[in-house]
Amino acid sequence: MEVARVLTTALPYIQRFAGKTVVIKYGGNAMVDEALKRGFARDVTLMKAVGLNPVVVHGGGPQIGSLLKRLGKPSEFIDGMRVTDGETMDVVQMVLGGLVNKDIVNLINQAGGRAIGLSGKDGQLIRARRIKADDGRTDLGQVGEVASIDPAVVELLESGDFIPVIAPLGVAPNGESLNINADLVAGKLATVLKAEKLILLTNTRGILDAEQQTLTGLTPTRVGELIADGTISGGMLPKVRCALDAVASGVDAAHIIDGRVEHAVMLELLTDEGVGTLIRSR
Ligand SMILES: Nc1ncnc2c1ncn2[C@@H]1O[C@H](COP(=O)(O)OP(=O)(O)O)[C@@H](O)[C@H]1O
Ligand SMILES: CC(=O)N[C@@H](CCC(=O)OP(=O)(O)O)C(=O)O
Repeated sequence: MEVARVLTTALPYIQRFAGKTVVIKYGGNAMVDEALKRGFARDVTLMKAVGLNPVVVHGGGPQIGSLLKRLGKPSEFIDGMRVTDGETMDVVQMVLGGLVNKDIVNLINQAGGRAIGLSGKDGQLIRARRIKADDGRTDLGQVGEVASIDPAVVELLESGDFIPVIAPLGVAPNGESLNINADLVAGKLATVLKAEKLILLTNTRGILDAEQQTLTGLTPTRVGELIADGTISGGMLPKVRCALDAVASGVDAAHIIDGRVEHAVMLELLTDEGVGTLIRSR
């Protein structure tokens, strides 16, 4: 009975999203344990099996932090961005392009999907440029934003029925490697791929207000107010900024949801209630 009920509710959504691209940002904070990671991989595989085109962009901030710590190097963040000197950049590339990327690829493949891992460097997917902190002056080192995206390699993988798994690394015009916040990459990629949805998986129930209630149905104006009054801060800043950019550029909806909940992606996509915080352009 339970299966029948779930299928009846899910079917209209499966039909609605058939052939559509959904960009899922898998934050390092949502990669809590092996069981949850396997659940995430099963969800992504199932999405592909029922005809959607999932594209995974992953983070790995806590994983970078723990390797840096083992190497005796502290992590420093300004406005939610990691200050990245040359040594830190090496660790960022090892952890994002190596450990985390291959872990997710392996889990999806174990779940029966066909995943291919790549970074923004592969196929010149992400051209980047250096950015400064929000004050416009403070140097962050090898930290970038997306200058342009060439989606050819992702489209090739999608058409071959592979699931792309992307690490947020980019290259500057002078060939320098840049560390890009994964939320920013996911937002831009959703826009360029004309995705139906952008789903950001994190370690909170969504955007919370001062009473820890989950806020939803947010518009750009309301988000602006929440940033101005300090309700939204730290790691949530790049997340909402990229969500706003994406919905302003044609993505129908962005969702910030709790990756610590089992099958969070499926609950968001295939149920009437959805979960977490929904952001739309109006
Ligand atoms: N209004 C808010 N609602 C929820 N989380 C918030 C809010 N403002 C700041 N945050 C912080 O943002 C964090 C999520 O960002 P981050 O740690 O970068 O996650 P991820 O690794 O998933 O990108 C939350 O754990 C919380 O500490
Ligand atoms: C510039 C910058 O801050 N880059 C991030 C990239 C990883 C990331 O975004 O990971 P989460 O999504 O898990 O936070 C970092 O170095 O931590």
